[in-house]
Amino acid sequence: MENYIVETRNLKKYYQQGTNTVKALDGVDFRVKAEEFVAIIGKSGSGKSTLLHMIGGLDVPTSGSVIVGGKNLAGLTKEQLAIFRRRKIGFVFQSYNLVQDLNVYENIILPIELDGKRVDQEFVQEIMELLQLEERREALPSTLSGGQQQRVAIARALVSKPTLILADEPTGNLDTATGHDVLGLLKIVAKQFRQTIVLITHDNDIAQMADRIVRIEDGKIVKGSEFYAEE
Ligand SMILES: Nc1ncnc2c1ncn2[C@@H]1O[C@H](COP(=O)(O)OP(=O)(O)OP(=O)(O)O)[C@@H](O)[C@H]1O
Repeated sequence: MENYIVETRNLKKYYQQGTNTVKALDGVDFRVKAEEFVAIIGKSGSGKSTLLHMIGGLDVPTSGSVIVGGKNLAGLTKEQLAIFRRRKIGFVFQSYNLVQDLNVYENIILPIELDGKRVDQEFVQEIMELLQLEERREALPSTLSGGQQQRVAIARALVSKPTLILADEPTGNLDTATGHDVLGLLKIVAKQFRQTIVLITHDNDIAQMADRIVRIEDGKIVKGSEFYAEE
């Protein structure tokens, strides 16, 4: 049987808005193989962020299951879920969410320090070099360009050596050329460390950088899910 790093089964997420039920996800069977780079595309409000949040254990489904790295997230307590997120998932969002009074290096190692773990200096060095941040090691976020700030956010997401990187519009605040550069670097780093990427984008060119594109419409996958249908 194929080993999937992510597997959702008949995943549903409904939101109640007054008397209206919003079906943000309406029966999603989504599978991602280890080391794959999958782009999720679709119109605003189609359910992309909701799907990513379910996979990352940031929110709970109405029904159906989410299995990440062989673990059914429904079986985890709140504390176990927090540890799962911290150790297994690297989140990258559109906003960089850097701590303004910490420098580049300090921002990158922050998750390790918060987890009370020893910093693998050699690994941090390697990530910083790959993401071309070495020269800005001591710089504060406010002195960096958008692309540099997002590269710091990516380095921070990678520092705990997550198996899965979940990125929600990571290039949304960047100009096209910078967005491509940043994504190109993310792709190289993920290959190097054998990580899996699930990325949401509105940008078709960015989506083309992925191994596979999945389109979501009205809470359902309409293209891409058939990819593994025969397995
Ligand atoms: N907390 C919530 N409460 C109520 N409705 C919500 C909530 N979160 C999302 N929704 C609704 O669920 C649907 C899917 O939202 P979602 O954010 O997943 O879409 P999206 O494809 O990521 O959109 P965008 O590209 O604009 O970020 C939308 O109709 C949205 O209004």
